[in-house]
Amino acid sequence: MAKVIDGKAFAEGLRGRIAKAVDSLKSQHGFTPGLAVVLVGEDPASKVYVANKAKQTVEVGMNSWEHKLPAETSEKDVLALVEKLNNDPAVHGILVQLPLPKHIDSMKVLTAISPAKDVDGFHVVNVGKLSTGQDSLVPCTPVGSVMLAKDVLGSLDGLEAVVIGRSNIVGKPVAQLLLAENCTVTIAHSKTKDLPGVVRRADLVIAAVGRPEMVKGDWLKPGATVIDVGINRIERDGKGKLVGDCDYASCEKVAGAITPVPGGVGPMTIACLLYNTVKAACAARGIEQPAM
Ligand SMILES: Nc1nc2c(c(=O)[nH]1)N[C@@H](CN(C=O)c1ccc(C(=O)N[C@@H](CCC(=O)O)C(=O)O)cc1)CN2
Repeated sequence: MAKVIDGKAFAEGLRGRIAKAVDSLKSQHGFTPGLAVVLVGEDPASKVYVANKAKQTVEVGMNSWEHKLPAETSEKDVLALVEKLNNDPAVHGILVQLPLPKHIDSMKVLTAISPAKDVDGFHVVNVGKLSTGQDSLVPCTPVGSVMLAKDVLGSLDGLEAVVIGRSNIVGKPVAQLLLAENCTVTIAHSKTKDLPGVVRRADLVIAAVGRPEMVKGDWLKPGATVIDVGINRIERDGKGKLVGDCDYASCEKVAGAITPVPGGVGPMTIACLLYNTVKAACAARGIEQPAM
């Protein structure tokens, strides 16, 4: 049976270190990092994520601002709010919750966020810096996934890694991070031929395809480490259930270690967002980032 990678406990530990860093910024430098989150519309899952972000931001001692806008808010008004937050010196991090309503161009909004405050790491400037090996704000779910993989494996040097999914939010940035860790990286996707055969080569599998329970145990190399980024809500036996992109029951029999859903990568996303906010705040103030 695979070792279960406890993302909830890891994220809790990281938040504890972030809280200590925030304390030291307050006592030694006299300022408090602050995060502004923008939610447009009524998507129930997004509302929960935004509420959790605000709660955890306050818990680590940072300032938190929630901007909740109705679903029919125009793109122009969202851009105006982003501009206001860009110019507010108390705001060190800005996050616009995705998905946005269909009438709003997400790329336009994400590109309007100042790269220095882009704690999601989605701005093209930060994407470019990541892909050219420069220090940058790195997307939260990818960085959380790699932290969990390194925690269980130590060095990732020389490993065969297969990333399933090529999204801008997870697949592409996680592939860049694995490359920086000296993995040999394959990005697989819906047009990949013989996906099970490709996945079977991997020492490390990152599943970020958004298809419930797609990856089966017999696709895995025995002992492989599996990081399941999927969060899919399904109906089973008349009840709602949260499942990953991996079929946990069959994968845990073959993998060496595996993240559960829930309780794996998900909790790392918000912890890494808090980390990025401290990083952005220190850079804005021109001071060294405390250890976290
Ligand atoms: N601007 C962004 N929008 C979205 C992002 C993002 O990183 N930036 N990611 C997701 C949603 N997300 C954060 O925003 C997020 C998803 C899941 C979790 C989490 O803790 N999941 C739990 C289960 C929670 C549940 O019961 O629903 C887990 O996996 O254990 C946190 C944050 C899309 N939008």
